[in-house]
Amino acid sequence: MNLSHIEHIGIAVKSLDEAIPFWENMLGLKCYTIEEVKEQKVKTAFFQIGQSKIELLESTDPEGPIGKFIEKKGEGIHHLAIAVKHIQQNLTELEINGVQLIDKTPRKGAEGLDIAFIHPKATHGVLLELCENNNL
Ligand SMILES: C[C@H](C(=O)O)C(=O)SCCNC(=O)CCNC(=O)[C@H](O)C(C)(C)COP(=O)(O)OP(=O)(O)OC[C@H]1O[C@@H](n2cnc3c(N)ncnc32)[C@H](O)[C@@H]1OP(=O)(O)O
Ligand SMILES: [Co+2]
Repeated sequence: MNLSHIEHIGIAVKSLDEAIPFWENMLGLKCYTIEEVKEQKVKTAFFQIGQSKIELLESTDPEGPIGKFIEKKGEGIHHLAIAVKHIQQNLTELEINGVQLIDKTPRKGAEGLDIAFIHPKATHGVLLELCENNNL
């Protein structure tokens, strides 16, 4: 596995409009992009913080993963994303080692990154997202 750094922390929020002011006005961060990712039924807002990012996620569909998460657990940390090189190699290695994958092949995530999720059951309770960044 070639993990590079924490790409972002995904935080589920009911409303980006309500959550963004806290991160900007109280913490002094700057939301540099808002992007809808239709396949994931989310609208995302990103803030750079050092080498990592904060990703706020608002559901665009009650049946989507974020809608379901908030319904069950409320707002809060949803996933941890790690930047990797050669995402498919990493997924194949994990699968060979019997790790339960949500995505056996990557999907398109925000900012044009190839992403794949590892099931929380395999990670002792953390939804893990791999994000490919071959510029590492
Ligand atoms: C685009 C952007 C990007 O970065 O590019 C994104 O991040 S998109 C981010 C949004 N997209 C995603 O999250 C896609 C991947 N997520 C999924 O496929 C699904 O949400 C899932 C498989 C994690 C959970 O599916 P589900 O809601 O139908 O299943 P359940 O609700 O029954 O949950 C099954 C078990 O996983 C646990 N569980 C569910 N969600 C989480 C979570 N976020 N973190 C930790 N544990 C979790 C539940 O507590 C339950 O445990 P127990 O059985 O013990 O109660
Ligand atoms: Co994410």
